[in-house]
Amino acid sequence: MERRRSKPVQNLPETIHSLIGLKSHLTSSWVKSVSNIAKNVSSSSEISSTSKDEDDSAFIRVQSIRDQLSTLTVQVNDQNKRRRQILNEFLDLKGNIRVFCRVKPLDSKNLRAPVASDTRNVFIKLTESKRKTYNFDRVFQPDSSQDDVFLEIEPVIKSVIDGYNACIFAYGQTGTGKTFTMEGLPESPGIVPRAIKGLFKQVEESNHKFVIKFSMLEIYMGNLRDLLVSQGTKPIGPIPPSLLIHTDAKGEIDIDNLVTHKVNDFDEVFKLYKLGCRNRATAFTNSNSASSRSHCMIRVSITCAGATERRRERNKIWLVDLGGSERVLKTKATGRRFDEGKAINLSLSALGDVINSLQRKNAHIPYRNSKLTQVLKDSLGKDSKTLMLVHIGRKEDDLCESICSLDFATRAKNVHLGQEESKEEQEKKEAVMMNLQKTMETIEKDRETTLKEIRYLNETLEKLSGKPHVTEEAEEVDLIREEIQVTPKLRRNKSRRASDVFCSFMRPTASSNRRLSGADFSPISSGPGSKSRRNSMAHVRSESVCLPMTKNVYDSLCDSSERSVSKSTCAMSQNRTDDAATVYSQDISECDIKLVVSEHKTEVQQTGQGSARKACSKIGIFEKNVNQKTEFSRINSWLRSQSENRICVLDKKPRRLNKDISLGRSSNGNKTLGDIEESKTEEAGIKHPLMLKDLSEMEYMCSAETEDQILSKYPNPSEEDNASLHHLPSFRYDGLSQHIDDAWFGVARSANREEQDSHASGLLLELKQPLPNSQRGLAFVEEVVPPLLRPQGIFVERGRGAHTFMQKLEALCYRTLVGVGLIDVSYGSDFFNGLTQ
Ligand SMILES: Nc1ncnc2c1ncn2[C@@H]1O[C@H](COP(=O)(O)OP(=O)(O)OP(=O)(O)O)[C@@H](O)[C@H]1O
Repeated sequence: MERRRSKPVQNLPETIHSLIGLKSHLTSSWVKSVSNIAKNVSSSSEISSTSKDEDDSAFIRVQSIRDQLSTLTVQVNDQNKRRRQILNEFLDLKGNIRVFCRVKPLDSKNLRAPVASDTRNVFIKLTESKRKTYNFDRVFQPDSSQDDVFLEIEPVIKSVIDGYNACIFAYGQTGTGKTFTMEGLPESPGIVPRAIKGLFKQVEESNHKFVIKFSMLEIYMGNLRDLLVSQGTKPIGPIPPSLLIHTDAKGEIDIDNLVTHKVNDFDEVFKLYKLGCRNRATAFTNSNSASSRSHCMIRVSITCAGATERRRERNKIWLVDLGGSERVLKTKATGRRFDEGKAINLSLSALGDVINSLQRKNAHIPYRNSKLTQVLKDSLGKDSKTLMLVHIGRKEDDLCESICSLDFATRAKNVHLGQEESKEEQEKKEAVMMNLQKTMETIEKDRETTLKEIRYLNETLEKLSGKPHVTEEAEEVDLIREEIQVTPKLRRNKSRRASDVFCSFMRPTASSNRRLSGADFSPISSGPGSKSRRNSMAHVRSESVCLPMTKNVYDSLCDSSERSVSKSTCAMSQNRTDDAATVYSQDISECDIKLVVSEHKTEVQQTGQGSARKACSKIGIFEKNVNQKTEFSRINSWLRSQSENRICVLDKKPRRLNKDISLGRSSNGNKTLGDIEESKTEEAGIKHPLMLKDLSEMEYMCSAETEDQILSKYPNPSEEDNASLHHLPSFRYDGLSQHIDDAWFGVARSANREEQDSHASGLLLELKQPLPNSQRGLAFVEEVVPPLLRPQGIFVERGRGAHTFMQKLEALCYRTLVGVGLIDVSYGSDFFNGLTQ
């Protein structure tokens, strides 16, 4: 349009000038040309003025839409504010801590039911003549649907969008339907899915931008566990027993290192929720075949910048499925079940105390009495909205538990009981609430219309100007979005999802995950992933390469000492420490056999301490002259193809090897795997024929100190460690690990020689399946473990006296075989062939 208008006008003087230059040749054609030009000029100025008008009107329209949008935004913000105020008034009248009761339907209609209810009361028939009545904000009778329940919850969800903290929890005896209410079934979803869907719906409808984040944890036996991180993927350094709770400067409660995922829609939350549920502790009890043995807590955090009508910029809602309260005497629980029940009851009692103190407006609220109340501190009472759903059964058998639960709930709404309102007062209050509700409905309708208008204007504006109307507030939210770093754990969890379907001993360890992801040799990762907890604990990790190998090659290696091979252990077991069967599908520690390719014996020796240093020096023998570079990437791919065939089983207790042995230089900050990797481009596969000198040196080193002497210098673990070590059922072989779990570096020195030997037993390699106990020592000797690292097997099978002799004999045999060229221990041997092909 611009070109059409300006071109003829620009050419006009030029054209006239040229025509004037031709005045000597004035002809009729000249006149014609001039008149044509004049015509052109007039028509182009017409076009120009029309398009200018069009432009101007479009500009004015855009401007007016923008003005309208600004006015509507102010209007909708005002409506939001009014809605928030009215909703808050409404909830205040209802009570910021409200207690509902849900009565579970009877399994069979023939059963006698001493429990009856109406919409506000629960009646308990104690004897033929004695009844007790409990009064609640609302009672959901046995035939109440999930919809009925959610209808009462919805205002709380709205107030969460308004910036209030909230907490909804399900309380009650085991098997009374807490999980049913919170989670529901696919055909009748419970509070959690509905609340989250509701939140996203509200967010969609809002004129503001929200950032929603999801976390899930459980409080099991007083410990906070992150449910979005399977324990198996956690760093296998010193795992903190419980996540730590802290209060920030604003008095808000946060949990250190709790995984928090930004979620964009319900599907994302659902996936995370399922993942969390898989990691939850449940068990068979007398009352419920899949009883929750912990408090399961979901936190949905909401951030919305620039929404002045909201109570606060960041707020959260906790959705809590409490562990089942039960009389441990009735459940006849023993051992772990008993402890779990005790822990649940203690924290529930602390929760009751806190709610009671809040209701009474006491000066001191005993938050610190349990982890549960510490976590919920800023979401209970006061400015927050709290909903407690007490669950009871109707069975006569459960009467005692039902009364306990009802008493607990009554205590939570103590103030209401203490200041019972008259009927008149109640009616007045209800009338006010009704009015408020009507006003709220009108405001919501107006708000909806305003929002529709805003949406329409935004679309028109986008069509006219090609870009949507961006408010300052939206820009602010975008900044927040950028600020929020989604932890890389989601990716890790996602990548693990397929494997999570396996039982835990079949699942890959952290190290094998890394191997599969091809990140084995990237100790310093760039990008957001590098900030994960795993990386932050690099100082306790072993940077190592595991070289699985056949018996002969391994022995050759050890004896030839031409390659750097060191060994370390760390432990991983399935957490099946329960005397009954708590299905706790989390690995708590890790066991690997590692053969660490490192470069300098001397540095390894420096890292060790005391006896460990001696052990290192022995291992260091093997590390001599390993400056030659190996094709690590080939090792890696070779490992991938091989590792599936090997399972390592730790026989009762792992031998304690100082972590520095395997850490090599990484823990000291000397040489790390990264250094090794740097050198990988250098020549690979150099042949290093075995030197008889080395063999004799090795023999000397091996015989200089007996295994007994070495073992005696390893620190003994605590009794607790011993106990936990006994629980290790099996260990898997991963081929590669970068972690060492300090907890698993213990070997008990029992007074009983036989026990000591078997306890000190090191690592037993099996193919596919664990060997029977009777064969373990044998397998230890025969399969893969070098002489230095397999003492107990020899002790068991051949007796201690024979050990040194056997070692010497083996060394001598190798020396002879190598001398006559029958054994090739160089890179040409089958193992290294596998790597360098
Ligand atoms: N209102 C209800 N309507 C229909 N079925 C119900 C209802 N409440 C509970 N159930 C059923 O009862 C069984 C036990 O319920 P649920 O597992 O929810 O109990 P719970 O209180 O969470 O137990 P626990 O504390 O041991 O985890 C489930 O099969 C559930 O479907």
